[in-house]
Amino acid sequence: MAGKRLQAANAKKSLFLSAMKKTIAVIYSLAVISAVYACDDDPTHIHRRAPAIITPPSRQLDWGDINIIHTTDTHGWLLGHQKTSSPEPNYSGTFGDFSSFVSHMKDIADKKGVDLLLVDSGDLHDGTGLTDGFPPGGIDAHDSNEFFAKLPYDVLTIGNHELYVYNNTLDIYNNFIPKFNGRYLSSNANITLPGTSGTVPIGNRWAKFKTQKGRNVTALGVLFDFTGNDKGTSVQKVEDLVKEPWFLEVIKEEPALFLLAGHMPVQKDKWPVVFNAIRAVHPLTPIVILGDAHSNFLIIIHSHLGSGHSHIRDCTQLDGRSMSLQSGRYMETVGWLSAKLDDNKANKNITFTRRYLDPNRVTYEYHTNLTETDFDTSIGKSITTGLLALAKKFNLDFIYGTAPRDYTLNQDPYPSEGSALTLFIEDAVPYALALSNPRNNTPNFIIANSGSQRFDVYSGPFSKNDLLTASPYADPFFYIPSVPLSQAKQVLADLNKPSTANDLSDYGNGASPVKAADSNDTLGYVTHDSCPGDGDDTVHKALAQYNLPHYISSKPPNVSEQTPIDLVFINFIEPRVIASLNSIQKVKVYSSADAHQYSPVVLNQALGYYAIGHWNKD
Ligand SMILES: O=c1ccn([C@@H]2O[C@H](COP(=O)(O)O)[C@@H](O)[C@H]2O)c(=O)[nH]1
Repeated sequence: MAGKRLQAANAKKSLFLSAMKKTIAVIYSLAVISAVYACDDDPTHIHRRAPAIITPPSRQLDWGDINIIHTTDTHGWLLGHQKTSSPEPNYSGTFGDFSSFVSHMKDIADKKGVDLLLVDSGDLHDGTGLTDGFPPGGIDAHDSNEFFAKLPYDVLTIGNHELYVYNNTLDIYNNFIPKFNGRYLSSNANITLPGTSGTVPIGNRWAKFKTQKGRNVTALGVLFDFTGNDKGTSVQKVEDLVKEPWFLEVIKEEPALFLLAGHMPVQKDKWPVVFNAIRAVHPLTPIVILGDAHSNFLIIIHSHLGSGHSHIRDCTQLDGRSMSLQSGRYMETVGWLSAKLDDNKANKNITFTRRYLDPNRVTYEYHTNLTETDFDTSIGKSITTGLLALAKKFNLDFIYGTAPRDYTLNQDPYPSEGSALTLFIEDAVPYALALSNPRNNTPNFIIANSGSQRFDVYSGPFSKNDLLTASPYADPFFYIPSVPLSQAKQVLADLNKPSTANDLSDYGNGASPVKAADSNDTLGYVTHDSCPGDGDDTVHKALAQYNLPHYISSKPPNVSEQTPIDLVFINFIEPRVIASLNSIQKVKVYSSADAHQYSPVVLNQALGYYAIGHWNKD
């Protein structure tokens, strides 16, 4: 299915771009739309627009014997969040700034005589123009990964977004993983290499290494039971992984620390399976788990392709000698974990701390005790200028129109005028799919998975980067003709039905509680996790959060319930749509053969066409 998607997307991408170029009259410069930009005449000179109000951290970090800086779900946000609407400036640090921060923190660790490790839990693909804005024939995240690889990561692991498209997996196998000298871990994810029939681990199954201070670490990289992976890749179930003879052999020897990096939420998932397997052999050895925050939906998704957008800050402890941390998403959080180790002789609690840092220069300078004049390292600056050059090469400042207001995924209810999902499915998609479409005379009902949209749209110039940030997937639209409108509507209802006891969506209950906070606080994350004390590094007032349905639809056409219409959907959700159609009626057994391509327009073009048509007026 991914092959079908990729082919359709590539064939139409150049057509789309040339149409765009003819239509757009006004091109803004990066300086107009971005808080960080390079000089036109000197691309190595970084400019920053007057900084927005950024609240500094509330207190110093607690250091231990072993300390960890953690990133996860970066999804291409390597130039940080550059919009000025609150809370975006909280996350405005670039990956170059982050690199300078890491380098200074390593110096501090050296001076303190302690260890500092840098760990990433995966999902580097899909999410901004830097990953998805590549020209036809390119590979998602190939160029942005070059910058990621400039940081001194001690351990990295694979995410599900590295497995949706085989060519992306092959690219990281060939070009990214070799840069990490055996520290990119995929304990339960394999690839079949071209021209071969067997499978091999994508990265290393495990790593055993000594820290700067001579501590032995055994590291694993575990992916949740993901089943949406492309052909040519495979994921072993976590329960089976821990029975593998190699796994049992690797965990036999006792290290100073087990470091379990993984793309799996720290709560309500399979970490206890791995944890218990290790505890059965080593009842007292410290175990650190560094996870990512997929919602329950995503675990269900692969039978129920709903929204997976719940990458949040979280922490739990499976026992007193272990801590599990998940450090948000989209470079909105840098995680910090520290542990004061003991001799592992008695079952006493280890002193762990965790902190969720807002990744911006104020935070970075605060914790390194540096200022604007001495913070930047030369490698940090070169990463930022390199990323800006990549943005320019990918033409990410290309403007489709001017968005009249903010549209958010979670801060406005769905449906509503301010909902990014409403904008997408009720306005943008119907408009874009109707462009020169021979099916225009037949009414349609369009269904999409809400997880297909990944970020807010902010008022002001709407650039190619903004388009790909909101809607990165190049999935085509398919349709099944002659479905009675009543059945099409039932399909939507059926898809949104809670599918298992784990499905905790309470969509329809309105906004989840917003914690009352000091009215002087800036907006941002307000975290409630299961670890002791307060985790947020900077105090904020919480943003409103509305629950979303898994699936969303266009407005039904104004025809009778029995009128045959075109049931249009994103190809990515075809198996679910067909299964649902077959469950709600018995007249016909539908199969993939009944679904046809509806339009040359693909998912990540819809908002662009809409902006040209509606937001490009004087
Ligand atoms: O081609 C695709 C691939 C994925 N999706 C949706 O994206 C999210 C992924 O969630 P994460 O938590 O970021 O892993 C999920 O909802 C998929 O359904 C897609 O729509 N199209």
